[in-house]
Amino acid sequence: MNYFVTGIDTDSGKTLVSALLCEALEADYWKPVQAGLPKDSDTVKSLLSNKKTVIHPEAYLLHTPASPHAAARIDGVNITLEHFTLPATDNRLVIEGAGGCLVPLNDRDFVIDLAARFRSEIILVADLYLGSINHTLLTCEALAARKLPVKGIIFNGESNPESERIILQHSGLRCLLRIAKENRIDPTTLSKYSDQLRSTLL
Ligand SMILES: Nc1ncnc2c1ncn2[C@@H]1O[C@H](COP(=O)(O)OP(=O)(O)OP(=O)(O)O)[C@@H](O)[C@H]1O
Ligand SMILES: C[C@H](N)[C@H](N)CCCCCC(=O)O
Ligand SMILES: [Mg+2]
Repeated sequence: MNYFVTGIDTDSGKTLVSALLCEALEADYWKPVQAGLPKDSDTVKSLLSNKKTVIHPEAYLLHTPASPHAAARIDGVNITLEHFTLPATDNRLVIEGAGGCLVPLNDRDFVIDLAARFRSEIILVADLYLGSINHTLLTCEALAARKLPVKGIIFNGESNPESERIILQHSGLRCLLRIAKENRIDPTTLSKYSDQLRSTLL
């Protein structure tokens, strides 16, 4: 089973969580669609300490930091679901989406359609800004409507226990990890959380 990391919005912390999962499980990493720089693949590489993780090349590397459908149009590229094939590996694979789950790849398909294509289990990253309860529960509804399996939620950043409580109550999902708002995101920060995440997932 591979994991597909989605978030309630762009900048929710998917790259941080993907790196944590890779470190915790010594899993491979793949960002199928990268729009703009820096590449999340490079960020993940800079955060990992383990020697086993392989970082697989993006299927689409687009120049503009924008929604993939728009970034692709600017580059004169047509994104198709059929073009995406899982990287060949015997290792576990962590796949990172782009933005939130209903971010368009083209005029028909969404980022979250990749999770169905790859038969992934979803890990949902939620950061608890004002407005995030609504964004998180809408995301949960979109995942449930597609009957996608969700492993659980990771809460990232400023803590908000009441938001967490009500999100977990309504979604029925499990909290896999809480990541505090950190002063630095570096390999030391990662090692603080990876043991905890490993024991939750195994
Ligand atoms: N818990 C945290 N503490 C401090 N900074 C954080 C935390 N989580 C994320 N960040 C920072 O917030 C920014 C956005 O996080 P990240 O790149 O992981 O988002 P993302 O969901 O992957 O965005 P994208 O949609 O572009 O892939 C980064 O600069 C990251 O280092
Ligand atoms: C460029 C950015 N960092 C992400 N890769 C893509 C975010 C797309 C968001 C689209 C939207 O929901 O309006
Ligand atoms: Mg990212």
